[in-house]
Amino acid sequence: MDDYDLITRNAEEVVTEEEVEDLAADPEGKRAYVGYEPSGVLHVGHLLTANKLIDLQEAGMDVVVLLADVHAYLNGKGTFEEIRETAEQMREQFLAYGLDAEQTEFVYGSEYQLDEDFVLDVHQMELSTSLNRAQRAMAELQGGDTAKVSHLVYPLMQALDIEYLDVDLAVGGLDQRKVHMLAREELPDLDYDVRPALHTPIIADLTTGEGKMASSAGVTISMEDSADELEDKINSAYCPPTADPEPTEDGVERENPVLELFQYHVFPRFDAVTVERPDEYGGNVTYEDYEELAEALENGELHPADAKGTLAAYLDDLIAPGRERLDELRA
Ligand SMILES: N[C@@H](Cc1ccc(O)cc1)C(=O)O
Repeated sequence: MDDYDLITRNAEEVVTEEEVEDLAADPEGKRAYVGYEPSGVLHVGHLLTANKLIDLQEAGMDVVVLLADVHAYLNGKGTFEEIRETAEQMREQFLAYGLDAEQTEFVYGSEYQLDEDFVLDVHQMELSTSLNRAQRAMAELQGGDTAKVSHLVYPLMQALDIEYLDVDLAVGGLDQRKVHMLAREELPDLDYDVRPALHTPIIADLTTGEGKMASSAGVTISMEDSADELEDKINSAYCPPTADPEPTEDGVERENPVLELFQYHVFPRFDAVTVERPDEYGGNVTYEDYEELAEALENGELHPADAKGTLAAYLDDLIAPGRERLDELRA
């Protein structure tokens, strides 16, 4: 795989391809970042962007993880002290999950976002950004309650992070795209450069295949799950024998979340996936890549129940080090 393919694999959107091609021509030492509102325990959404960061490290890039304590505060996630405590736990889980300690810089937002130059830049951006524009940028990130003034400041600060962290690439889930678009529009007004962005997909709801797997509602997978819990959750997942399920009767799009988890979580981290089956059910079988596995499910060679059992076991492998670290921290 060449560097461009590695940098962009599994990305749902690349903004712009040309800019990322330039970056991929010489990725060594270039900086990429993801920001996270500290929330204690990592879940599947964090791990998906972390997988992308691991790809970028493999391509030679340096990675900045922003522990966005001020953003979490603006989004009503608790007192500043509470937020900072959960941020420390997150750092530990990311390292246990497989981010390279040498190539990862963890930065708290509060280390620079309260400095005069940053605050004045925020205010300058407030002057040039309409209320409507800021609100649209925030719409997908905020819980749906009435927007507060803090929710309008939030995306402006996120846009400025790209400049202040001096990164060459912004990474986030697809829900960050509006903020990244705002950054592309607004940063030049402050004489700052536009930087490219990569957006990872959002996994569908585990039990229905509809909408998004959310950390707040429905079933999610997190660093806290025991092997048994993982097995239960995956066993009850929606998994028709196709990568492209029919929409519901009401016309709601559906995905196959079991296949999505194989594609975005398992295959990026393992060279191959082995399904263990008794001989009477066809014996063990190894898939070298996601497409091979998806095809086997589609044509009936792989039963959804076997796919699920295998998925749960691989996810458990991925989660176990972070789960142990959490246990140690809490002991
Ligand atoms: N908006 C991100 C968090 C974030 C904050 C600041 C940033 O610079 C980047 C990301 C989220 O929804 O979790």
